[in-house]
Formats: sequence, C-alpha cells, structure tokens
Amino acid sequence: MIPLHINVKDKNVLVVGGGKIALRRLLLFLEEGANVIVVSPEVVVEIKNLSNQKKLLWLEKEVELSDLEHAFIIIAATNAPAINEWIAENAKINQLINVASNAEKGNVIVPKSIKKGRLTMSVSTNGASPVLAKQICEQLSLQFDDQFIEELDQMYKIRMNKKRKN
Ligand SMILES: C[C@@]1(CC(=O)O)c2cc3[nH]c(cc4nc(cc5[nH]c(cc(n2)[C@H]1CCC(=O)O)[C@@](C)(CC(=O)O)[C@@H]5CCC(=O)O)C(CC(=O)O)=C4CCC(=O)O)c(CCC(=O)O)c3CC(=O)O
Ligand SMILES: NC(=O)C1=CN([C@@H]2O[C@H](COP(=O)(O)OP(=O)(O)OC[C@H]3O[C@@H](n4cnc5c(N)ncnc54)[C@H](O)[C@@H]3O)[C@@H](O)[C@H]2O)C=CC1
Repeated sequence: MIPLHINVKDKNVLVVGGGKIALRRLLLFLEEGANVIVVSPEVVVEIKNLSNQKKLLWLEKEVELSDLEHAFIIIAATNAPAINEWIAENAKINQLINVASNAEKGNVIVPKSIKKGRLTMSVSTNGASPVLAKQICEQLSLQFDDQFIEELDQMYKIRMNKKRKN
C-alpha cells in the first residue's frame, strides 16, 4: 500500500452501515466536502441528525448492488463481515473500497491522521494495531506547536508568491 492524500471535495462517497465506525469514517469525508450517502436500515442518532440537517443523504434500507454504482469511494462498515466482503467483491476495479472488518478485502485503509493547519500527519500499522497507530500519530503531532504551524503558513504564502512570478 502507498499513502496518498485524496481530494474528496464533491466526490460521491458511499457509506454502508450506520454504526459508530460508519460515523467516524463519514465525519472525515464531510469535513472535506464530499457528497456522503449512507445506506443502512438503522443509524446512530448523530447520522440521523446529519441527515435531518441535509448534510448527508440517508437511504433507510439494506445495501443493494445498484447503490455501489456511482461511488468514487465505498466504505463497507456494516457489522456483517460477509456483507462487507460482498460489497468489496462487487465494487468495480477502479473504485476505492475500504472494508472496516477486514482491510485486506479492500484496496484502501484509513490511517490515523491529525491535521494542524497545512500539516497533515498520518500513521498506519497496516492493520497490525490501530490503537498503536493512534498513539504514534498523537505523539508525533506533539512535536509541532502553533508557532510552527503559523510559520508553515508563511512558508506557503512565500512559495505561492514565488511560483506566481515564475
Ligand atoms: C485496517 C483498519 C481498516 C480501516 O481502514 O478501517 C482497521 C481495522 C480494524 N480495527 C479494529 C479495531 C479497532 N480499531 C480501533 C481504532 C481505529 N482504527 C483505525 C484504523 C483502522 N482500523 C485501519 C488500520 C489502521 C492501521 O493500519 O494502523 C483508526 C486508526 C482510524 C479510524 O478508524 O478512524 C482508529 C483510531 C481511533 C481514533 O482515532 O479514535 C479501535 C479502538 C477504538 O475504536 O477506539 C479498535 C478496537 C480495539 C482493537 O481491536 O484493536 C478491527 C477489529 C474489529 C473487530 O474486532 O470486529 C479491525 C478489523 C481488522 O483488523 O481486520
Ligand atoms: N476499522 C475500525 O476502526 C474498526 C472496525 N470495526 C469493524 O467495523 C464494523 C462496524 O462496526 P460498528 O460500527 O461498531 O457496528 P454497529 O453494529 O454499531 O453498526 C452496524 C451497522 O450496519 C448496519 N447494517 C447491517 N446490515 C446491513 C446491510 N445489509 N446493509 C446496510 N447496512 C447494514 C446496521 O444497521 C448498523 O447501522 C464491524 O464489522 C467491526 O468489525 C470495529 C471497530 C473498529
């Protein structure tokens, strides 16, 4: 696996399942301006609220083949591993698919990530220990204080100015 930072703004993201893992995943995508569709017969109250606020579309049903069609990224996060794997098997070869119950069945994994201004840190243990990935990422992020983040922003502005002149 190689790490990539993907721009998901205005991209269709299908989240199958409506539990706490689905919620954790979809919040990441909503923050980045993706169009999130949740397919699940039941959802946690936070997802219900987001649906009422029109921040996402909730389809109150079990997943069907046709739901997968227009998704750029699919998150298979039901509590039935067989359903999650069925989703992965039926995704098209060029779709990105995350299987929450078994990373190896999908083609993307969600690392632990922390954003501070323009700095993004992300850590994956390739499924060995998600808890350790979280700890390592949090420790890493302590090395960068607010002043560093402001300096980074200045660097960005200077760099953009230079690029414009070239
Ligand atoms: C492969 C991956 C797939 C993916 O991309 O989804 C995956 C898979 C699995 N996680 C499982 C369990 C837990 N995962 C967490 C927590 C997190 N898991 C995250 C990522 C990933 N988890 C991806 C790999 C990351 C890497 O490579 O290091 C974090 C970092 C990011 C995020 O989830 O946002 C997030 C940090 C939390 C935060 O920030 O709060 C906790 C603790 C908690 O929830 O607090 C537990 C319970 C304790 C335990 O079991 O260790 C199980 C077993 C499920 C079962 O038993 O049914 C599987 C399935 C399997 O291993 O096959
Ligand atoms: N990647 C990670 O960080 C972690 C992954 N997991 C895995 O994530 C999965 C989900 O965990 P939770 O959110 O805690 O489960 P949960 O039990 O809280 O939620 C499961 C959701 O799936 C929905 N669902 C069930 N069958 C469905 C179907 N046929 N179509 C559509 N939706 C369906 C249910 O309505 C429910 O909303 C589990 O498989 C678990 O193994 C669990 C912990 C951490």
